[in-house]
Amino acid sequence: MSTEGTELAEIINGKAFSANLRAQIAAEVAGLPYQPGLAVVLVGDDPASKVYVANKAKQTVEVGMASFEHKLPAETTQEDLLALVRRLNADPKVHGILVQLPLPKHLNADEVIAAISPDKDVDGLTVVNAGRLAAGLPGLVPCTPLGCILLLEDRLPDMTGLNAVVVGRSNLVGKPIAQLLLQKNCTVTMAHSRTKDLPALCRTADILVAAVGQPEMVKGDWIKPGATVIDVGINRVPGAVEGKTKLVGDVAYQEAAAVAGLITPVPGGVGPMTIACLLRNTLTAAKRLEGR
Ligand SMILES: Nc1nc(=O)c2c([nH]1)NC[C@@H]1CN(c3ccc(C(=O)N[C@@H](CCC(=O)O)C(=O)O)cc3)C=[N+]21
Repeated sequence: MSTEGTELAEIINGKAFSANLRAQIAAEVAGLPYQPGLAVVLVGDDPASKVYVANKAKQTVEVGMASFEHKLPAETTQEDLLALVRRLNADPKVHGILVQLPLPKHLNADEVIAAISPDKDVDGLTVVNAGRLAAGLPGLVPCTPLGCILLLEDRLPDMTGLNAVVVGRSNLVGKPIAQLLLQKNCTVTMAHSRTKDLPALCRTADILVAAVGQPEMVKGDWIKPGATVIDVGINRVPGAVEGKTKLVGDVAYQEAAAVAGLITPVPGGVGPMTIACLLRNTLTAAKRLEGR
């Protein structure tokens, strides 16, 4: 069967959805008697990370929040980084703290994350927030999973009984997405690098979430006709033009779009939702910390 190029799936436009979400956040921020503040910590000078941090800062200011950027040299010590996190924990102008990952190899990311106050942990990465999510208690949910679930809720208002397969088991994406899908009454299966016959398992999915970080790994014939495909991957690969790069997801988009019912593109799908949800989490954290 040749499916190449015959796009049947409806595209889930994360760029438009996130713009809408940011407009709602801006409207709510405008009515607050205080200004929510987000601190972003970047260690070292990974060029890709720099771009994300710049985008985050720009969008933070656009919704009326204060942006505090802390760019530290690559050789920053663990002690200095921990001291900064503790200062941010104590700073009343800062409601959200994000430490950009990955950190340089000589730093212990687990220890840095553990130092972030759970009430300011807008990435939802602390053990406290992971535990709250697993227990179904209110907390701060990691931004990318939150973005995925908002897109899904919009298109599939009732997910009860649907088979959801999550490919990837990271603490940042795979595990929290599985928790959120479970809360939506999906039957959730977590797949990973050791899963047997991954293509066959994926074909059982009404909702397929790809969060593995492998460019175009999920093929068209892994997808159940009409399924909803959420592509979390953001992989920079060599482009058609020599020396240029392009972004691709974890899903072979053209093949997948010929089979799926709904699909998120890369770019313009989950990526923009991640930043919008970071701002949403900052607003959530600020309201809880300020008591309104
Ligand atoms: N503590 C921590 N939390 C993070 O959430 C985190 C992180 N560290 N480290 C780096 C990754 C990466 N990340 C992205 C967010 C948005 C886009 C995004 O908006 N992408 C656009 C395209 C951007 C482009 O064209 O380069 C899109 O998919 O349409 C991409 C990547 C958050 N991360």
